[in-house]
Amino acid sequence: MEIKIGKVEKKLNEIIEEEGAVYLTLLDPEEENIEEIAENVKDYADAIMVGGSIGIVNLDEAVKKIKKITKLPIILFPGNVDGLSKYADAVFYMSLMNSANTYWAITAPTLGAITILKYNLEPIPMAYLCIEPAKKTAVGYVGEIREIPQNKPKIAAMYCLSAKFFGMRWAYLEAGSGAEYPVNNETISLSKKLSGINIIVGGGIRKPEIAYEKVLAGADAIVTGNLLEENPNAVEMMYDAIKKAGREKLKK
Ligand SMILES: CC(C)=CCC/C(C)=C/CC/C(C)=C/CC/C(C)=C/COP(=O)(O)OP(=O)(O)O
Ligand SMILES: O=P(O)(O)OC[C@@H](O)CO
Ligand SMILES: [Mg+2]
Repeated sequence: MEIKIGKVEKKLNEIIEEEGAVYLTLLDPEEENIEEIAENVKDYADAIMVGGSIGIVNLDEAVKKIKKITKLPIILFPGNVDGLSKYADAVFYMSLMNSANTYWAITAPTLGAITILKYNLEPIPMAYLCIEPAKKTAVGYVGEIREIPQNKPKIAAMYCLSAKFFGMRWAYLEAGSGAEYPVNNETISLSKKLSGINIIVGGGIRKPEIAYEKVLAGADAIVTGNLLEENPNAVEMMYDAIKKAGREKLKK
């Protein structure tokens, strides 16, 4: 069977090729003012991720609300098998490769596979790697992680290479939502260099200059979540920094 890359992933790849980096904004389906946040990000994000680690209810409603506001692709970012909605466009089909529990590494995605097929969601194959300080965040607790240390960039990079050998086209270096500090530049650049797959970086990115240096280090995508809940106006500055770094990276 031929493996086809779907519409959403193709679009992200085109943006990476033309602009050097994509900006993904994460919306928590539990957020009360989800419409307001969607309204704020719609002119800047390249796609909207929807997901949460704990307590997913009314996911369908949340996705429908966002769909009414924008035509941007909605990519599900499931914290478990209940993180799927037929109203979204795509799903990060993810394995938490550095979980100590096989449930998060393979069972949860396997249990979700048939639903993804039935809902006609585009699966985007992704390694989800939880890096220090993710242990102190919700995903670290729920996902029972064996935390990847930041002072050993080679470990994260090896996971990215492994992901590539497994056929995954994306790896997400996650410091955890609300992380005290983001994934360091060395980890990002070595992961990109060794694997060559698309590298997403998120968790604890609150300043445009930080997003800028992560893109120059090798990130193909930057995710912000909490920032948009705390400071909706930050999205424009984030966008500018990510795209500026993207253009500079393309010139190199
Ligand atoms: C592919 C399918 C169907 C399932 C995969 C399920 C896996 C592997 C989940 C990994 C473990 C996990 C709990 C991931 C959560 C990722 C996520 C949606 C994070 C969003 O951030 P929150 O942790 O909710 O942030 P806040 O604490 O800021 O709300
Ligand atoms: O909320 P923040 O810290 O931006 O993190 C976003 C994302 O990496 C969480 O999965
Ligand atoms: Mg959440």
